[in-house]
Amino acid sequence: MPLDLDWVMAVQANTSAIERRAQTLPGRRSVKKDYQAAWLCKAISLMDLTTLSGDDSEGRVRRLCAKARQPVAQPILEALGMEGLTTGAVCVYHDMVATAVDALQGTSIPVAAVSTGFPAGLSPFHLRIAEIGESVAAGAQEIDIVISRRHVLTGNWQALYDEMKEMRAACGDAHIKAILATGELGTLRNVARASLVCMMAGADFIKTSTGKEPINATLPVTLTMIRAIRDYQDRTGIKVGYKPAGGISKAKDALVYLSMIKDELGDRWLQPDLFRFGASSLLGDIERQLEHHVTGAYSAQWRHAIG
Ligand SMILES: O=C[C@H](O)COP(=O)(O)O
Repeated sequence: MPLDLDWVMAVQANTSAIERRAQTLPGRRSVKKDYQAAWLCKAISLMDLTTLSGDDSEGRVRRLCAKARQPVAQPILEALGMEGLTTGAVCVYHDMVATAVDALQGTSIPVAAVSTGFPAGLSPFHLRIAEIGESVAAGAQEIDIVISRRHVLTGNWQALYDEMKEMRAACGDAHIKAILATGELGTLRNVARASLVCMMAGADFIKTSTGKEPINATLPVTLTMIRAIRDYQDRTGIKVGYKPAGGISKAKDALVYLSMIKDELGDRWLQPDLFRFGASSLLGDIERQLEHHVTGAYSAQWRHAIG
């Protein structure tokens, strides 16, 4: 849709109310204990399993893809009735896309590539656009772009819209996630406005962070962005996805995020085409929790069986 500056400028964010609400969330009994294992398996299916390090190698990416294909030990999956569970995607730098595509052959797990000069997004614009095309040509089905934060900080919404629109076009059929780097945007009002402008310009997802900022995914930012997504859908009928990324490493945190999504956006957003976790270490903690859940259940049966 065209840039609607009146709508953008009318957007406010009640920071204190958002922060008060966010403080109540971790303490809520988000998910009944009995269902936690099911929700943790849901979290795995919604995860962009990520490695974004300067020392990434083909071997590391192949090991990551093996985990994406088999995120939890087979006996645990069988005990949970979750055979065939995989992650939502694998997320890597451009140079690792071909390796990931090869390692995921025979699965439906897409490869996401961070792009456009990730994480700073300050390389020459024509090269940022070219990088998108290179990653799509290498087999990436999802492109995680970074926006120019200065356009938000200076209120240059037309420039942000134009850049996002051109990146959207360069993706072709690939899905585009707009990384706002919210930790560098100053205020929640800027986060809300940048979210809206990127959605107007065609973003399929809006994503909190690169994971490289000092502050990455937070609950107040999440509330701000998912409410922008809800408002956008209410006014346009268009559903945009949400990806919190950076610093989400504990299973209990994933459950809080999922309950927020359920409360604020509804079950439709609990699907991989509308929600993803961007995470490199979250899977490890979820796997430990699931192993404990299954082992604990067995030991209860064993105790019962032997009287
Ligand atoms: O989605 C991309 C992020 O870099 C993942 O951040 P993390 O390593 O803190 O999980």
